[in-house]
Amino acid sequence: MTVNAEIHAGGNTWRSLPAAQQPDWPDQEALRDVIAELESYPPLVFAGECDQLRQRLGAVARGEAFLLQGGDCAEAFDAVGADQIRNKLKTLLQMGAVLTYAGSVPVVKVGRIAGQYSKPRSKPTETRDGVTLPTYRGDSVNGFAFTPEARTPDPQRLKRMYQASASTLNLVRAFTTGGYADLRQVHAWNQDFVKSSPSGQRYEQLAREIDRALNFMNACGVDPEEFKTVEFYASHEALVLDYESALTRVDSRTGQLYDVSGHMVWIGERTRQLDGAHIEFASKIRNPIGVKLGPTTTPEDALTLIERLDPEREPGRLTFITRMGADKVREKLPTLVEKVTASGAQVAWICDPMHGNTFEAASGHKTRRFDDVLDEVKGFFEVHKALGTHPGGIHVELTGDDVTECVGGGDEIFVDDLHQRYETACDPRLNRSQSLDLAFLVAEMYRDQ
Ligand SMILES: O=C[C@H](O)[C@H](O)COP(=O)(O)O
Ligand SMILES: C=C(OP(=O)(O)O)C(=O)O
Repeated sequence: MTVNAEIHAGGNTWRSLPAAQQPDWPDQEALRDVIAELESYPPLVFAGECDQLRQRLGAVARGEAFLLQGGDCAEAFDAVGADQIRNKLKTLLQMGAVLTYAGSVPVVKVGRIAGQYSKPRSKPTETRDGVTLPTYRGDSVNGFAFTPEARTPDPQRLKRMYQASASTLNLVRAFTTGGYADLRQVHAWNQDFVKSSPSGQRYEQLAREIDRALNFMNACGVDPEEFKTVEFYASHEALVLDYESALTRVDSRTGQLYDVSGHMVWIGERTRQLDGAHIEFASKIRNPIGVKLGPTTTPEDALTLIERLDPEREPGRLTFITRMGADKVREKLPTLVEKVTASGAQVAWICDPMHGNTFEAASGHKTRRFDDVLDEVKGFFEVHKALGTHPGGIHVELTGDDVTECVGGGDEIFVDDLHQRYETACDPRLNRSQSLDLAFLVAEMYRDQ
């Protein structure tokens, strides 16, 4: 990778276009200094890894694999600890094992991790007891505490985002390649609170079956290297464009631009304007790109996005992450899938059953019902079954911790429980046991498909 003027010619074309949801940085000179420093930092990922993920997502688009994308709504700087990272990874590994074994499908594992520090918000300000301050936009921008000091956007935080991403990615790489993710550890991933939950017990049964299969293979003299490590990728929303473009580099192998802040980046529902800066930025980089599609998306929008982001119609380049809401998915999704399929494009279709199903409980907590999450996934599978297309995966907000943020699930969380461990800085996440519940149910849907 090289840093040179060419990068900023190619990677900065977004600057002349309207960019939604950008922080109101009070000190532009400080921002420029930070950008210059970020531009000198080493890449967090290697362009070849992004290419490999694009190939894996190509298999998803062709109907040969399933994408599991999940992690925090918003990562936090003070949660970059071994336990939190391991718990999140453990959850994704357990879900991956369930989907691979019970769904009999190769699973591409991608975390919302090591870069998910920026949040688009519905309102620019928040008012409490007559005091109005800028809204919290993620740790990359401002602090969560409701004080003028914390809420003032500070560009120095972008450097902390880089450092937090680097530490997280380092540990994720160590866990996934250093023995922890070895398939012989399937039981070890279940050794804590989740073990006693209904989904934990179901998982234990599945882990025993995997063990038996491994012992059988071992007895036959087969001990594949592939079982000892896990291919795991990092993704986040490419929201704060000053950060993303400062981490965009020319790949010395190919001369093409890659955003080396993560393997895959996605553009959110609030920033996917066809003539906006985010789509322009994404069109210039070679990473696999996701775009969130909410219920107002028209088939024309989807086709224009394909034209802009995947003009070569390359399977794996573009992933549509649909987030319609359980009540709308059966009505809104079919036309989109139909028209896109008819155009000849081979995108990967992924279901985000979280963002269309948020509501405020009487206690004031933002929450989601597990049953709505499940119903949106069901609707997603029904639509693809009816059209003969491939339900390519799920995109979920989850944590490895025992939180009480979403209601329902086998180890049921009630509305009255929400206050007990409500720890998210933004949107409610599935806890570990709810995540496992979902994986088992999705595996069943996949098998039935
Ligand atoms: O995660 C998604 C968005 O950032 C979030 O839903 C916005 O939440 P808000 O409506 O509280 O701003
Ligand atoms: C903001 C998000 O989602 P959406 O863009 O779909 O609202 C998100 O996934 O964090």
